[in-house]
Amino acid sequence: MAAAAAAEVERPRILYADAGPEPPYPLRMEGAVISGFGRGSKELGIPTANLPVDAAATPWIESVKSGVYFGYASLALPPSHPDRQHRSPRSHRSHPRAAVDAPPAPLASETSPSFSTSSSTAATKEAGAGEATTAGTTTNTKDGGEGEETTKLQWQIYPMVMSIGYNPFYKNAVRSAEVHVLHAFGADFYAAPMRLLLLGFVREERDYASLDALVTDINVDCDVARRSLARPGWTPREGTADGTTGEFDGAWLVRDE
Ligand SMILES: Cc1cc2nc3c(=O)[nH]c(=O)nc-3n(C[C@H](O)[C@H](O)[C@H](O)COP(=O)(O)O)c2cc1C
Ligand SMILES: Nc1ncnc2c1ncn2[C@@H]1O[C@H](COP(=O)(O)OP(=O)(O)O)[C@@H](O)[C@H]1O
Repeated sequence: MAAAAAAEVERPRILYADAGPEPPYPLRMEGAVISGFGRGSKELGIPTANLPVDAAATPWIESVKSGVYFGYASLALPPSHPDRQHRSPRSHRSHPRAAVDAPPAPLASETSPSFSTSSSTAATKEAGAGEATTAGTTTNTKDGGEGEETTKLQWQIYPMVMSIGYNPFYKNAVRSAEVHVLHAFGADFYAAPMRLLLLGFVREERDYASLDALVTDINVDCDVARRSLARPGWTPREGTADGTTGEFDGAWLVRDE
């Protein structure tokens, strides 16, 4: 067991060339966050936000191999969420490149009129009466001053690592897509609209002799994702929630719609 654990932590920590993602990546997926299997992964320090595995919405998911992937998650958190960033709508027109000391990320979306996507509709349905009309949206005037009010999604980009598959350790009968966002959130975000850009494959899913071995391997996956995504060619121009910007085109993550 000790030898197996040591072998796991010796895995390469940076994957792919520095230049950026290579075909067939990026792969896109979006939807509203749903509940998983309720195994208490939070207690393990590895909560995973699930999206439905739906071939109609995500045609590539049926043929993609099961395993661990890394990339970015974009979340439209409700205004009440503690990690929702609040900024002036006028303050985020430019996207400085590779500015290590840049201020927190710009607002991603300014003009989306409402929950118009299927994922947003699902989010609204799941959010319950109190949250339904506000989850992931904010109200602002069009020019940041007085005038007509609009409701919009505000997207925040985070690095992520995810599993697509049957979780052989648990022998699931159903294929799941589970995202561990590389950020310490102050609250859950069930029902929030989430977009995923998968940028690379990390490893195949495995069975393990113990829960500890599974957790050790997932922590290595997190390290691999963090380090691989930290390069400028892998960091979105649009900026991550911690304010880092790079050269990768992440426009889809924050587009209006
Ligand atoms: C990055 C990552 C890698 C994972 N790798 C495996 C794996 O190799 N084998 C496995 O059985 N489950 C793997 N899982 C899935 C976990 O077992 C799963 O998150 C756990 O069953 C909790 O599920 P729940 O949050 O839906 O309850 C992985 C999860 C993540 C986030
Ligand atoms: N860093 C994070 N990454 C993913 N989900 C998180 C994170 N922090 C909090 N969460 C919340 O935790 C939920 C998942 O919790 P978890 O214990 O894995 O239960 P389940 O998989 O049964 O829904 C997510 O849907 C999300 O709302």
